Amino acid sequence: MMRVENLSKRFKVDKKANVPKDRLDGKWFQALSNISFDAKSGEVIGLLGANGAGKTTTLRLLSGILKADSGNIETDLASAEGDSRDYRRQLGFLSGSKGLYERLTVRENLNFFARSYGLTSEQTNQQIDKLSQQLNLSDFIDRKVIELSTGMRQRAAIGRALVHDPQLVIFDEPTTGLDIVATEQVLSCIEQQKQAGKTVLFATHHMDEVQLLCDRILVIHQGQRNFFGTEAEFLSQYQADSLVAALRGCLQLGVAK
Ligand SMILES: Nc1ncnc2c1ncn2[C@@H]1O[C@H](COP(=O)(O)OP(=O)(O)OP(=O)(O)O)[C@@H](O)[C@H]1O
Repeated sequence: MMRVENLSKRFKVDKKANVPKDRLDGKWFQALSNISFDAKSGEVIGLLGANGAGKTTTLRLLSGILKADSGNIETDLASAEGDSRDYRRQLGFLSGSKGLYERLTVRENLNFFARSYGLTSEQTNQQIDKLSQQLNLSDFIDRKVIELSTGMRQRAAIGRALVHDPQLVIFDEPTTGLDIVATEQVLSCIEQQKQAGKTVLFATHHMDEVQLLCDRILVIHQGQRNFFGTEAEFLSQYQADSLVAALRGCLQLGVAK
């Protein structure tokens, strides 16, 4: 479970930065304003919004990488504000395919991160076997990360994010750079997290992923929450017959020609 209330974040920007003036206060750009939502165990929440809306900033605040200026993040896990080590132990965060040691193999990376989270060698081997199957890592698990393609790296990075079996899974555009087979594997891996009772939050631009996986949708527009609810509520609120149409309505983009 996670409850987020009135999360706000501003960034210091260069005078010449091309940012909307109505969100600028001196040197400060208001990236997020009063974002609130909740997520239950076994629930998948999809974050939608245009480029630069504030999805990554939201996910980075939830992961503890960034600190909010104001607002609360409550979970039934360790506090996001309190002992951050305990919180991180229960969090699996993926942002791009970063966070892997390039000169180690995928297996060595997974092994290293599992052990650093305190898994025993038996638990580590079990987790590596499970993730290798779920994400189809076996063809390249013993190759160095530096030698891998974008899609292989992305799957390895997802493995690294899940290796300690976290309760809260936060993925920023997890299928970026993946081919259709790898995309299906990642989506199925997210589904398995849900089935295992994990709370999953993920940002995406793919409406088919939302339709397939998400219990509720959070739409962020120019740093503000424009919608939070189920797909059916989203379609009904914007009198739309598809998620794309509802999103266009929500983002006030008008009708596609
Ligand atoms: N460290 C930073 N310093 C200054 N501005 C930032 C910083 N990080 C993000 N921003 C700004 O905050 C806004 C929200 O960015 P964010 O990365 O959260 O968007 P997003 O919704 O994830 O976009 P995308 O779909 O392109 O990934 C953008 O205007 C961005 O330029």
